[in-house]
Amino acid sequence: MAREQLIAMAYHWNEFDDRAALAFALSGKVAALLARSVERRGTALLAVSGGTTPAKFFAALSREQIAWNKVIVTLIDERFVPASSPRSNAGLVAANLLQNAAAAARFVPLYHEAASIEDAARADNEELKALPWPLDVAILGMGGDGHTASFFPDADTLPTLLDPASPRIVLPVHAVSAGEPRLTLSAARILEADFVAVHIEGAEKRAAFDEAMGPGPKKPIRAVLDAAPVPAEIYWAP
Ligand SMILES: O=C(O)[C@H](O)[C@@H](O)[C@H](O)[C@H](O)COP(=O)(O)O
Repeated sequence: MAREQLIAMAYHWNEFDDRAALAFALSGKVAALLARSVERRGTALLAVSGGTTPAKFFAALSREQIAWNKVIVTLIDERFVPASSPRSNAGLVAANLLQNAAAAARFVPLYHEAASIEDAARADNEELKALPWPLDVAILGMGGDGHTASFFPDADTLPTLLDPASPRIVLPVHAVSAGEPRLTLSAARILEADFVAVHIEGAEKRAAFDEAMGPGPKKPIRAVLDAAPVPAEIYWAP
């Protein structure tokens, strides 16, 4: 199979005229998948990313009429800050997703007050074991450096974070480019998801994605997409 075809197997591209149209489409898709899982197994497990991109999508998803009281929401990753911090992904999710109909969902945060990020990750690992794995839906973002989740190119344990055979649920991350230490789901748990979407917006992110898919050094987003058992769905708007 030609390299282009092999690369093409790694993802499916979904392009929208504008960010509102993307939010409408992605929220409808995610709501349908969550509703299907609730019908099949009585619950649904969703993991979302933070950052600045997801707010419109979160707002649209919060208004979807599904059995949110059967849905568990957690994070793909989190900065080592309390929910009160403006840097907190839990705070972003509380303010934008856990509103309207989605306010009935159960939210499981990643941040724990702990002496170290390693202690917090260990506490997470124990607490999150009780969730109904595997993920039904994983919503990833991507940074301009090609990171996704908290798999930063300069993370000191990047191979461990990306190990598709990892038994870990949550791992600690130290990366200078990340700012504060991070807590992240392992790539292994993300790649088990029934549906993996990468939500990116704007020309710069598209260029960064195309570069990451190119012949250059393999960036974390490429490592994740290449390891995905099912092609990930890329959602992009200008
Ligand atoms: O904690 C985070 O920041 C996210 O989980 C991270 O992986 C994010 O998806 C990218 O950094 C893109 O962030 P923007 O949406 O702000 O560009």
